[in-house]
Amino acid sequence: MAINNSPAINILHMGFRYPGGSGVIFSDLNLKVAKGERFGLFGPNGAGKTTLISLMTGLLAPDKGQIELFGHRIGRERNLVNNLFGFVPQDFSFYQELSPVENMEFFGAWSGLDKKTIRNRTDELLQILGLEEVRNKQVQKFSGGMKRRVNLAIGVIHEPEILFLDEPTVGVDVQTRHAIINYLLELNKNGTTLIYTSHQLSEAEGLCQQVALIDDGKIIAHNSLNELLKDYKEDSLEHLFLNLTGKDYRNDV
Ligand SMILES: Nc1ncnc2c1ncn2[C@@H]1O[C@H](COP(=O)(O)OP(=O)(O)OP(=O)(O)O)[C@@H](O)[C@H]1O
Repeated sequence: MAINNSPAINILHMGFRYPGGSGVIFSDLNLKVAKGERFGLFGPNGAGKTTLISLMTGLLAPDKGQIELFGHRIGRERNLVNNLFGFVPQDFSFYQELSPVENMEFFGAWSGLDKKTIRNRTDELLQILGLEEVRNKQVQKFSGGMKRRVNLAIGVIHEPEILFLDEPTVGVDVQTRHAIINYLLELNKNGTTLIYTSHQLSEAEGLCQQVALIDDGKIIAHNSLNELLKDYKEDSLEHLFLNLTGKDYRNDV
């Protein structure tokens, strides 16, 4: 069994730079996320959030140190780790010319699910995420909010133990935001660990118990949201964010 009592994520002395990139992104990063947490990673543009999620999901490989999911080392134990996590990326990751059902069939099979499980999960998820009526329509004709919900359905089809979400509600209306956040809270109630990043800080306050702020590749604060607000005498995540990361624009390339 791949699940055990190890942390959902354990990053140890991790270093990374993009090949040919202008500088080091991470030099000695350590981070632990417990199983069942709702963890939010926040920081200004270019701070390294997407890069860190790409490292945690094995899309990028660290230059030094290691990253473990439930005690299994990413890279070394790829086959064990692959089905443990789901990923909802910032950019849409489905086939636009296919319908939601066809996309779910494709990604479900890719995760190793049998046809009956794919059918059941598809029915369940399309119903929960309000896509039942359009289940057989081409996704490319969908609105941005509908596409976000398809992106989420695909990321959870295999019922992952841990779900990575890179700005899952960008550009959606209030109804879709509520549907997505409520669904994520429900998933977490049933045991799924959530790793979430967003610039929607008021939304994040309702979702995340644990918060890390990252700037210039360094974790500058990490604790429960309540403790951080108390420690820094701030009344919102947005004020805490400005307090710790300043008010300057970030234009790094
Ligand atoms: N493929 C790449 N090659 C070289 N450098 C990159 C690449 N992708 C990102 N970077 C650089 O790495 C740094 C971190 O970028 P990253 O996208 O991880 O930040 P982010 O916190 O997710 O930002 P945003 O909030 O804008 O999405 C930036 O300086 C960026 O320019």
